[in-house]
Amino acid sequence: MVPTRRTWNLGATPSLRGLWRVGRAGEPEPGMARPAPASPAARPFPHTGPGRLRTGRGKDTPAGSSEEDSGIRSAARPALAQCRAVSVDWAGPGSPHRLYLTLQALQDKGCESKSQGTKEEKLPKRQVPAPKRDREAQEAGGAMNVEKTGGRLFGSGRCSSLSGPPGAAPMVHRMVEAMSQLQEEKAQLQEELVALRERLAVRDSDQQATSTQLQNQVEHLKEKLISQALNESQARNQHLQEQVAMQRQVLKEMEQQLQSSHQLTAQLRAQIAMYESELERAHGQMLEEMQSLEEDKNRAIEEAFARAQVEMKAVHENLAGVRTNLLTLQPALRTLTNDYNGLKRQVRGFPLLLQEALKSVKAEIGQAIEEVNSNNQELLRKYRRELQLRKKCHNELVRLKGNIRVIARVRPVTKEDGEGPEATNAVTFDPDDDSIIHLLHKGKPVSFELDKVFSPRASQQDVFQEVQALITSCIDGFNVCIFAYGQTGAGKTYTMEGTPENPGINQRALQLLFAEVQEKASDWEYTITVSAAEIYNEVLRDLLGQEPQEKLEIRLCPNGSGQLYVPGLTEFQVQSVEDINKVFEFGHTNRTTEFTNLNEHSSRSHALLIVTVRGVDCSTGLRTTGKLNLVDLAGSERVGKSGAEGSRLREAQHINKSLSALGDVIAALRSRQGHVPFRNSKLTYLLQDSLSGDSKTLMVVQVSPVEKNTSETLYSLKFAERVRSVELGPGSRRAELGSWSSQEHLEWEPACQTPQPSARAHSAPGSGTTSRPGSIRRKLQPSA
Ligand SMILES: Nc1ncnc2c1ncn2[C@@H]1O[C@H](COP(=O)(O)OP(=O)(O)OP(=O)(O)O)[C@@H](O)[C@H]1O
Repeated sequence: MVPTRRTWNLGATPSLRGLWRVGRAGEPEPGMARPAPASPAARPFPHTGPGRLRTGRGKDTPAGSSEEDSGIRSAARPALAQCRAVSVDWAGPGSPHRLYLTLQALQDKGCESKSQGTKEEKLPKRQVPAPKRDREAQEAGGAMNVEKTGGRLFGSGRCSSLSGPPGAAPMVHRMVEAMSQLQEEKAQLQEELVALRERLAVRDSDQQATSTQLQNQVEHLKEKLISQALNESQARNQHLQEQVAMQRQVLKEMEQQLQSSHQLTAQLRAQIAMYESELERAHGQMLEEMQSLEEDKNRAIEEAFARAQVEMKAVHENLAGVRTNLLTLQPALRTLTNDYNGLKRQVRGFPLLLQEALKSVKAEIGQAIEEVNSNNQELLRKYRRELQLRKKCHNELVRLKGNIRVIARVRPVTKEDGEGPEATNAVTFDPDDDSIIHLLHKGKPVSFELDKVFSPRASQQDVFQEVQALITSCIDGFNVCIFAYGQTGAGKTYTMEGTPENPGINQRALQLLFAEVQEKASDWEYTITVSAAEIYNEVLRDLLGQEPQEKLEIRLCPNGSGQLYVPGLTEFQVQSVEDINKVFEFGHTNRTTEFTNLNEHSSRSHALLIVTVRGVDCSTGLRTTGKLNLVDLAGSERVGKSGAEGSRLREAQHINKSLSALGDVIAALRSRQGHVPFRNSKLTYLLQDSLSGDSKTLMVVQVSPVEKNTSETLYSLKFAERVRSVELGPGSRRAELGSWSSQEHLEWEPACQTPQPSARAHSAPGSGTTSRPGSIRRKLQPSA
């Protein structure tokens, strides 16, 4: 094994330290470049550096050159021998270094043998014995026989002679060469050594600087740690001091508490002592009391015993009495038991008794019910009789009032009448007679008598009260006709339809019908149907039909009853006023789609609302049918007189014709003529069955009160009076009929001027319509 170290300290000899170095050329210092190895041919002993003996003079000195040298050498010899021994140990057998060492040993031996005689005794104690050394040389030299050389094999310059057996010279030469090579290597090693020393010095200085730095850091850290520790210890100290102060305080308080508790204990002790003394005293008292109580008790016991003896005696006496009583009570008990048994038997038989009682009660109740039923039947009969009577009375009342009645209603002066003398009031009333009306026409007062006259102050309800009886008779199965007659703008539509807030006859009549029908619902079943029609220019149209343009015809019923009907006229069944309003809404829509100027049109046409009330008496099955015709007639002003032409004249002719026909029919009816000219107009023909027979007719003549309309008012009132004044006698009736020709209706009162166009300015196109419930004849209503 080759040791890793490259430098050996040659023992304790100070003079040789650093001088004797054996290096291995092939092992460079870590981190250093390895020197290029010499070729094996050039280096016969590779890896072997020859040792060099230094004298300390700085250069190689030939051995034995001087006595001084030899002295030194001899002095160093033991150390050298020691080194060699070490080297021999290190160098492996056969290695060049071993060879070198062997040679060196031989040299030394040669020298020694030369001076053997003189210096044998001076030899230092050899550490390696000769035989060993020879063995080593033998091992190193291989074929070279060291024993044969006898120490004369070779020598350095120091040997005085170099002789040997023949053939030793070349070997010496080779050895010399090897030596020189070794020297060269040694020089190289020295250089390396110098470089190493420099590096070592640099490293030392680095280490020194680093250590200084580390030292500084350590110092700094130390200071820091010390200061930190100092701070901490100060804080801790302060904290501890505070705690100590607190503890002291607590201790102080505890001491105070202890003191106070000591005081308290002393007080308590004193109290306890006091209580103990009191207890003792109380104990003594108690003992005394107990003794006195014991005495009392004994006394009481003695008394009680004496009393008990007395009472016992009394009880014994009582017992004797009770015993005697018991003997007397026994028969009473026996009778009670007998009674009880009897009752028991009765209870057992009670259900049977109850059943019998129930039977009899049921029979009584059945009898009572039968009696009540018969009473009810009687009452029903009476009620029906009363009903018939009421009907008769009502009819009598209506008859007394007249089947055909004429009333007048004067509307108030409105904004539409304008201002000035033309808008002054020309109508007055008789405060004592509500059937008289006075008209100031062209300065001349004219008076008329009708069945009733309503002033402008009369409300819708007042007017309705007058017609209410007619509506009720419709429920009883009578036909009723109510007409509104008068010039345009006189208030016909207001009276018939009214406003949403203040409805007119139409809606009130239907409300009354529904109320009456509901009242009679227990006995009668009623169905109410509604139809709406319009007559314009003598053409009848269905306002509730799907095709309002279609012309309708009035036909005789094919069943031979003689009644009339209108094929295709729509009939809606209604159950409430809301239903009616829906129906009218539909009718209004039909009208508005048909005519652009609805107001104008509505003034020139007759609007009919036909309400049919069909009833069945639930008990008798009796059927009734009543018809209520509510007619808003076309304006009665005589447009034809004004010389109107074309369609306007045609309209006027149709209106006049139909109104004259109506007058004729009413006159014929009042005079009970055999022939009533119903067929003279569509209006009268349609209303034929509602005007004839037991039918009741009411005409409301609408009057405008203002000065400018007095001519038309006069005409309307004259017409109304004539209708009313027709006598009921047939002769007189007939005699009166002559004045009701349609021609007269057109040409009546020639002195009157043709009235100006209606004062009511309600025909402005495009100003919209006002919704009126229960209205089929809607108009543009000027603001009230
Ligand atoms: N009694 C009344 N109280 C208050 N206002 C009334 C009364 N009568 C009529 N009027 C008003 O007078 C105006 C004309 O009335 P309405 O339209 O009813 O006349 P008309 O006779 O039906 O006309 P037309 O022949 O054109 O149908 C309306 O604005 C209406 O509100």
